[in-house]
Amino acid sequence: MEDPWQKAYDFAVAVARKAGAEIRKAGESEIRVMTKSSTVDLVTKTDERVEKIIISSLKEEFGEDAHCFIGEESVAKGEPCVLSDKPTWIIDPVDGTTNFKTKKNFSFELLKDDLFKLSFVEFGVVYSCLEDKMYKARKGKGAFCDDEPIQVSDMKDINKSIIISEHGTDRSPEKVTKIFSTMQKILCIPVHGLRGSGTAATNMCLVATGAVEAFFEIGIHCWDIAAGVIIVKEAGGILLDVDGGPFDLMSRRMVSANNELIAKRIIKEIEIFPVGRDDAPAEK
Ligand SMILES: O=P([O-])([O-])O[C@@H]1[C@H](O)[C@H](O)[C@@H](O)[C@H](O)[C@H]1O
Ligand SMILES: [Mg+2]
Repeated sequence: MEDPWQKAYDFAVAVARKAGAEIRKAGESEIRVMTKSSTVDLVTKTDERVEKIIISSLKEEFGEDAHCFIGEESVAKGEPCVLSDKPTWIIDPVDGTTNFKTKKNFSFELLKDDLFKLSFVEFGVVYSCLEDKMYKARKGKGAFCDDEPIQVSDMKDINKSIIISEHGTDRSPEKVTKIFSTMQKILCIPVHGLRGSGTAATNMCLVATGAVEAFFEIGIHCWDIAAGVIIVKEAGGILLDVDGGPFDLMSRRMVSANNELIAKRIIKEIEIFPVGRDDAPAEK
C-alpha cells in the first residue's frame, strides 16, 4: 500500500539539514539574546529566522494551505497553539537556545514533526546540527540515528539507571523547590546518576538510543517534545503523564522511559506543580 507520508518525512529530513546549516553558520557570528515568558526563556534572531525558513519551505513544497503549523516562535508572537484534524507541523527551530547562545560545545537541536490528532504522531525528525546527527522515526517503521536503527535500554533495575530532568524556564521559588525535591528523591532511590543536556529533544534521543533510561519534565512545550515522542516510541520506549496516566502532548508534562517499570518508579517520586496547557485559550 502506498505510504502517503513518506514524501513529507523525507522532505522534513532535508529541511532539517538545511535549517541546521543556517544555525551552524549563525553560531559563527555574535548572538544577541532576547527574552520571552521570563528572563530565562531565551530567543534569538536565528530562532525566528530559521522558523520562517522551515515554514516557507514546507508551504512551497506542499501548498500554502495544505497543512497547519505550530511553531515555537510564531506562538510566542500570538499565533494559536491548537491541534485540529488537519495535518500539523510542530516546529522548534532551535531547541536549547540557552546552549546556543553560549556558542560552546553543547548541543542544540532542530526539530519538526507531523501530527494528525493529539495521540497520532506520524513522524519526527531531530537534527543535532553541531554533532551532525540526524534522528528520525516514522510510525510503525522504527527509529534511526543516521540511518542506523536505535533501541532503548533494556535496564529494569532503577538502581542502575541514569535519569534526565531539566529545570525549565519558570524560576518561581515554590516550583524550583519542588523540582529539586523531586531530583533529590530520585537520586536517593538511589539511581546511578542524574543528567540534563539543556535540550528536551536531545534528552529524548538519549532515551531512544539507550544512553539513559528516562527523561521527565514539567513545563516543557509540545514543540520541545513532539518529534521525540515518536522517536522514543519507535525505539521501544514509553510515554506517560507525570501522574502515571496517559501522555497528553499539550499538557506540558511528560515522562519518557525505556519501560513502564522505570517510568512508574520515577513517577512515585515526582512532586507535581501546576502548569497551564499549551492549548489553553489565550488570556484576554
Ligand atoms: O526554549 P527552547 O530552548 O526551545 O527549549 C527548552 C529546552 O528544551 C530545555 O531543555 C527545557 O528544559 C525547556 O523547558 C525548553 O523550553
Ligand atoms: Mg526553541
